[in-house]
Amino acid sequence: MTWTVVDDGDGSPRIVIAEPAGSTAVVLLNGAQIVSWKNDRHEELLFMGSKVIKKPSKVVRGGIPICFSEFGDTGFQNRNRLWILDSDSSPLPPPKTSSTVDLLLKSSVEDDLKIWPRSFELRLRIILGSGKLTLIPHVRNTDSKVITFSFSLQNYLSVSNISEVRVEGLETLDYFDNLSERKRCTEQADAITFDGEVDRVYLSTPPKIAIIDHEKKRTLVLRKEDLPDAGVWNPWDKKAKMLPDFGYDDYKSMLRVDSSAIEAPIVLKPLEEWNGRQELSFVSSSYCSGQLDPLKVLHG
Ligand SMILES: O=P(O)(O)OC[C@H]1O[C@@H](O)[C@H](O)[C@@H](O)[C@@H]1O
Repeated sequence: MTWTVVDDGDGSPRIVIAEPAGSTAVVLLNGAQIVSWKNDRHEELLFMGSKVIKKPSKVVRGGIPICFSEFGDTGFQNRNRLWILDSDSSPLPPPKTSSTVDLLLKSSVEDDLKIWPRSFELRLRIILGSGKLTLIPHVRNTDSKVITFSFSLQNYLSVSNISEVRVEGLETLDYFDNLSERKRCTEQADAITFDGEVDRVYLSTPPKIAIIDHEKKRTLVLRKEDLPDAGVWNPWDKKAKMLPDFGYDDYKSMLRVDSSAIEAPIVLKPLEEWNGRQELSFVSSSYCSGQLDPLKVLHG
C-alpha cells in the first residue's frame, strides 16, 4: 500500500499517496478535494490560493475540488462533506496499482436528505502514476426515483505566467460566457490565450485538451471521458481581489480548466450507474522548443 491517512486532529484528515517514481498527491477527506500533486522533482503541479485558511469542512480555491450537485445547483453539493475510505471497490474494477485510493460518500446524513431527498452513492477513484493523475468519479442511484445531477472536476493548474499560456483543443467550439449572462458564443481564436478575466464553459469538447506553458517549457494534457464540457476560468486582477483565498498576484500563476457535465444533466434511473474519467499528465517540453508538436499532443 503506498498511501497513508494523516490526521493531525485539526478536523481535516487527509490521504497522502506516493508512487514508486516519486510523485505524490494529497487528498482531503472533506469534499474529497485533491490539494497537492507533485512530480518526481517535488514541483507542485496544482495551484493553491496563497491566502487560503485551512478550516475543517471548507472547500478552498485550489487543487481539484470535486463538484457533484443537484442539477441547477439549487440543492445538494458534496463540497464540504466528509468522505470515507471505500473498502469495497466492486462498482469499479479491482485496482491495478497500489497507488490507488477509493473514496465514498453516501447520502446518509439527515441534513443532506432534507436538502435533496434522494439516495445515492458517490465514489471517487484516485490513481497516481508516474507523471499522471487519474480521477474516476462514479455515481450509483440507490433511490426509487430518478436522480439528475451535474458534475465537475475543477482543475486549478499551476502555470508560470498566465499571459504566456495557450489552450488548444477548444477552437471553433461553442461556449457559455458566464461574463455575459451565459450567452452562447462560438470560439473564433485558433487557440485560447489570456489577457483578462475569462469565465466560460466550452461545450461538447474533444476528449483531449492541451495547456501549453511556454515559460515552464511544459504542456499539460487533460484527457477526459463522459465529462463533455470544459470550464475555463481565470478571475484576473480585479475579481481576484474580491476572492478571500487569492493573494494579489495569484491570478498570474493559475488557470482553471474543468472537466464537467454541465450543459446536459446526467440522469440516472433507480439502480443505474454513471462514471466519468479524467487523466492529467505532463509533457516536459514546450511548443517553442520545437520538440513538441501540439497537434501530436492533441491527436496523438
Ligand atoms: O467562488 P467559487 O465557487 O470557488 O467559484 C469560482 C468561479 O468558478 C467558476 O466556475 C464560475 O463560473 C465563476 O463565476 C466563479 O467565480
